[in-house]
Parts: sequence; C-alpha cells; structure tokens
Amino acid sequence: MTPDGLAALVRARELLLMLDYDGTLVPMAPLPHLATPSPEILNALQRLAGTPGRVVAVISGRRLEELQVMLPLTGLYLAGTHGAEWRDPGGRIYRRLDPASFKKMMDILEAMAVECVNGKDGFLIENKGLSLALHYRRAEPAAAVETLNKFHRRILPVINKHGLEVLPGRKVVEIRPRGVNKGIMVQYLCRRYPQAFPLYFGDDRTDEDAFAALEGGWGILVSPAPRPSAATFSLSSPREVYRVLLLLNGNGRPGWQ
Ligand SMILES: O=P(O)(O)OC[C@H]1O[C@H](O[C@H]2O[C@H](CO)[C@@H](O)[C@H](O)[C@H]2O)[C@H](O)[C@@H](O)[C@@H]1O
Repeated sequence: MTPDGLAALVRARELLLMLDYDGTLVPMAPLPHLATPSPEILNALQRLAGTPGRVVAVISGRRLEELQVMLPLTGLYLAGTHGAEWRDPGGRIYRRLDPASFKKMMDILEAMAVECVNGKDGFLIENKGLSLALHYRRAEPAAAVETLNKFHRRILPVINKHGLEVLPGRKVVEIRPRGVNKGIMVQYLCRRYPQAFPLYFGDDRTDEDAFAALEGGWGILVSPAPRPSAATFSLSSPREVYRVLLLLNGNGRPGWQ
C-alpha cells in the first residue's frame, strides 16, 4: 500500500488513529533517548489531534513519563508501558497496574540482567518499573547470544513464579506482567469510539497484539520487507507513516526529508 493510497481510502472517515512510537512514528536510533520526533512530526500529530473527527493515540512500550517528554502535545492519548498506563486527551492519568507492587520484582530482574551483562559493551538495561528491557542493539552478536541465553536461564524461575512473560523485540528482550499488552489498550479505545474507523500503525512484535485486537479496523505494518503479520496493509518506513499523517491533515506536499 502507498501512503497516498491509504490516505485516500480513509480520509473521509471519522478515524481512531493509533500509532506505535519507536520504529513507526520515529525511526530507530542506536540508543532510546536519541529516538526523538522531528518538529514536522510533532506538528502533524498536533494538528491531527486538534481536528474534529480524529482521535489520536500513541501506544508504546516506553514509560508514559518518557512519552510525555518525547511528545509534548495536547489533545491526544499517550499510552505507555504497552498500555499499562495512559494519559487521556483531557490530561487525566490512568494506570491498570500499581508500579509499587512490581518494584521489588523489577529490581530483582534488573540485578540479574546486570549480573549477566557483567560490564560487557553495547548492552542497555532499562528498568521501567512495570517492565524491564534488556537492549543489545550495540552489542557484539556473539556476546548478545551468550548474554541472552544466560539471562533467559537466570530469569526462568522468577518468570514462571510471578506471572511474567518474556517478549523478544527489535534488539531487545522485555519482561512484563502477563496480560499487559497493546491489544488491551486498542480494545479499550475501539469500544470508547465505536463510531470511528480504527487504524493501528506498528512495526514490532508487541504491535501484533494491537493488530489482532482491532475491531473491524486496519492494522498497518511498518516494515521495509514483507513478513508474517496480522496487519491488513504495510508501509515501508516511518517516513511513509509521516506522509499519511500529512495527507490526513490535507497537506500532501511531497518532500519530507
Ligand atoms: O512500543 P515502541 O514504541 O515501539 O517501544 C519499544 C521499545 O522502544 C525503545 O527501544 C527501542 O528503540 C530504541 C530507539 O530506537 C532502540 O535504541 C532500542 O534498541 C529499541 O529496543 C524503548 O527504549 C523501549 O522501552 C520500548 O519498549
């Protein structure tokens, strides 16, 4: 699907526009804090969020606190930690889980990750309170395999005992409470806005839960190459996602670089 084709199909409808952040709205970067949106993306999202007939939601594995810094926008949903916490367009904050009850567990997992990484270069441990991510984007491939195997063995008893799950992502392994996934947030929004046609844009394994939860809408996989997915269509890059946002804003000028 081309961005122009997709926008032409949905432009006239009332839309529930849901987007993943990393790899979808913003291109991947070597480190999480470097994946920041351009002013053009921020403008496009802000315009959409202020347009009648458009409900906009960004649904990410990042913490809500971090998303609010990355996307200093108003009038849209920001959902963090795979939908475990979110801010609504009116600025109210909601949490499905109490971070306090997971703190001890995440601290234990963090200590295990530190032990397995053992000071090796290229790893990043991110304790998000409700989940823990072990990034290996900049690690040597052999070191990544060895460390991840060790980490999996180390955490297995804890995972099973405490109802957690392990999710492989793009150069990251994440541990989060079972039952928390982007699909739950998508379902909530679809039911809250039944009149709006749902579209979900995502690039990663965690977005598959969201595609599967769409109630009569379309999932748009963001990937340069075809791959198995529950999505309906695909776009090749965040750049193409940006073009769809521009077109939905009624601004089809080519040439976002
Ligand atoms: O659900 P998402 O919005 O796609 O968030 C998924 C994870 O994204 C971040 O990590 C990933 O992106 C970084 C920046 O491009 C990259 O450096 C890292 O290797 C990727 O794993 C974020 O740090 C995680 O907390 C999110 O779960």
